[in-house]
Amino acid sequence: MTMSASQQEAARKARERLDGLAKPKGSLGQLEVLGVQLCRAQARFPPETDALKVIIFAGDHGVANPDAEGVSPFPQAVTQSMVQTMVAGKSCVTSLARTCGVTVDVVDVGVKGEYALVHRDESLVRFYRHRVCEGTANLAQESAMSRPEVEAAIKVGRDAVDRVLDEDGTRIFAIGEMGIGNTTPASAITTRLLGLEDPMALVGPGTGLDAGGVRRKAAVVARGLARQASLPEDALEVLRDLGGAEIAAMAGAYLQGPAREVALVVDGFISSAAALVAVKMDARVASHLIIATQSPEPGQRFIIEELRRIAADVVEDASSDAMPDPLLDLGLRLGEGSGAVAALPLLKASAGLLRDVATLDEVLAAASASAEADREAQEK
Ligand SMILES: O=C(O)c1ccc[n+]([C@@H]2O[C@H](COP(=O)([O-])O)[C@@H](O)[C@H]2O)c1
Ligand SMILES: Cc1cc2nc[nH]c2cc1C
Repeated sequence: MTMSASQQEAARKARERLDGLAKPKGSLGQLEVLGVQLCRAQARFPPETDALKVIIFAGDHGVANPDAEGVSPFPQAVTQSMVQTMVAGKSCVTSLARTCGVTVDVVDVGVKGEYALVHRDESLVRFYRHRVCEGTANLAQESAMSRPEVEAAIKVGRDAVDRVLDEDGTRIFAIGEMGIGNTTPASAITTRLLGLEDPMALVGPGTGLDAGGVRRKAAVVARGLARQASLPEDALEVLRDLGGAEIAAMAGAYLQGPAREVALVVDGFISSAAALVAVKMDARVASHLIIATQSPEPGQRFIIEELRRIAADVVEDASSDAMPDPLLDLGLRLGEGSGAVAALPLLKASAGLLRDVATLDEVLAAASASAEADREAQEK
């Protein structure tokens, strides 16, 4: 499966323009690859960068229930407290969004329990309740979701992108998540979809487990995988059985890339696991993705390798132009879409370069005119 002709044309124009700018060829490094991917993702040259949105999907996980498996150092109720904090405009992601000129949609797609909300700035944050479940079931013991639940969660993600594009014309989306315990399903999905043998290779500390906690979490993932081994190796089935509502909604948001011609900025590890699901469901999605940040969570490297391999296939370009490297390597491991938001000014910067910079021909012509003028002045 390949990308569309209009994507190919936009990427070609961007590369041609970058190669002709007043600079040595390739001297803007990954900012050039980013500019090409932005045009390719939007199937537009120049790209549209006026409206920026972060959508944060929130959900809870049976594997993190208070009496369940001890996979996170934090209590499950933090998921709903952080949703409240985001809606109040007091979270890390809302601070970054305010600074970077990004508006925020928070979507409860599967949080457990009821909570009150206090909106402080509706021009910054909007909240949507589209619950498909009250937290998932414990993936170590049974399927996390039913087929109707996972399908409904994917639709929540798809609809969220549609709504924002149709209302605001936004073509750049940072996608993020909030869900205590969700590094466990993300690790399980990744291990299964990449066909890895041992979850220990990619399970990490998440919000801060110690070495013993990481081993316990890997054993929980292994139990889920053992239960899952008899099910078909189909990305949607893997997502249903081992995933979470917010992971499914993120996958749904990424799946809108090809139909809606939008750029989708992937945050950290959990977001990358959702991107892997989406790309396994529709390889063309890879030509719409920009990975914002390198997470210290060890599993993300495996995912990025696979996404890059698929992207090179889809864009039919074996060069490193097929997908930019993760834009930031700052040790970010918060989630909430925070890394994706922090990277958005770089997307604007790459678009500005495509728009504003003189061509090398103009600069060289001016240089030779000035040299000629000097010569004439000396001859007089
Ligand atoms: O994005 C990442 O790379 C990342 C890495 C570790 C933790 N997180 C966030 O922390 C929560 C999951 O961590 P845990 O330890 O509860 O599984 C969830 O709310 C994520 O947003 C996010
Ligand atoms: C406080 C807190 C904020 C978060 N944001 C994303 N995941 C999180 C996990 C915790 C624990």
